[in-house]
Amino acid sequence: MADLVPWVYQTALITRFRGLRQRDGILLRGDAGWGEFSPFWDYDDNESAPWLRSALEMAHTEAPAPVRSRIPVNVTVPAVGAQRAAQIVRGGRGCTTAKVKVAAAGDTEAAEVSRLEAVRDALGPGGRIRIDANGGWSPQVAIRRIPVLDRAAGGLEYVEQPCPTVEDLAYVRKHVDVPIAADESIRRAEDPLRVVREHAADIAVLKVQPLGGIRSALRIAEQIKIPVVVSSALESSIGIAAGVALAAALPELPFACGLATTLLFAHDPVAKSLVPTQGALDVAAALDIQRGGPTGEPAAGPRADRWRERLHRVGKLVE
Ligand SMILES: O=C(O)CCC(=O)C1=CC=C[C@@H](O)[C@@H]1C(=O)O
Ligand SMILES: [Mg+2]
Repeated sequence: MADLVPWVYQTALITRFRGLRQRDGILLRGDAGWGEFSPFWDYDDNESAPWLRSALEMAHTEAPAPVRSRIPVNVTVPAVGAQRAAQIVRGGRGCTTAKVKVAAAGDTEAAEVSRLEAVRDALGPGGRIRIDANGGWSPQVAIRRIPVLDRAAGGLEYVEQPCPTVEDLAYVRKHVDVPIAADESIRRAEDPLRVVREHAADIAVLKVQPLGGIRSALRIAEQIKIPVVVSSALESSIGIAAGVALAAALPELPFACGLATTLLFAHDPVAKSLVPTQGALDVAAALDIQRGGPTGEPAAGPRADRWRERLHRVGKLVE
């Protein structure tokens, strides 16, 4: 760890997301470029260890050889009002897929319906819409709500993590026609392959940091035997570059990835932010950003101290 150059960033989010108004993390420079270590603050040190392994892999190892040069991505729509949702989709830089958050604290069925109607309106009939409930529904609510939202959206591509447990996902999957994607049941699980054994998901959402890096995520993708969607953990362009490198190395990539989230950052700590053009991210641009690192001034003060202390503690767990 001593050979790494740590650089703390901190930014406001342009829209509240996952209950957060700001995002922060620590960037680490090694001999192969920069890695990002940014577990959310509700992750304890043990759960943060794979995030650090991922950052160290990026800092020390060249990314695997890409098999594609562009990664189609979705625009991410937080749990906002209908007008704002439409505005976000229209500002989505050519993304023809939208991922819409539902089941947020205080969200109602009526609010979700009007959010989805607005997203369909802004996206047009050819666009794809997926929703993410972050485990916010009981199986009973999910089974009632999903067909309603499917109609409001004019067809859903899939619903991500409707309920918290693998058992509930399997149960809901038997009772609705919309495909089920697993996210938390993979990234926060002891055994990420359990969702497949329990027939609980049609699609696997893979995030590089929580899964311990690109190579570890590639191994899971190979073993999981269902289609994979690479998604962000709400990182700066440096962390997103790792997601792009994973998506670029996967043998199959049938869906748009959830990697357009730098659009939610008020300030991305790099010279040129990794944002979609014509609905896709450029793999070569991502790797340039990962090698180039941050610009401007690193964050200082108590928040930066907390990051350095966290890095030190978690570092002891991954040595
Ligand atoms: O997938 C996307 O479009 C963006 C990433 C995204 O939604 C998430 C990033 C980070 C934390 C999560 O709460 C959230 C998700 O659940 O997928
Ligand atoms: Mg999710």
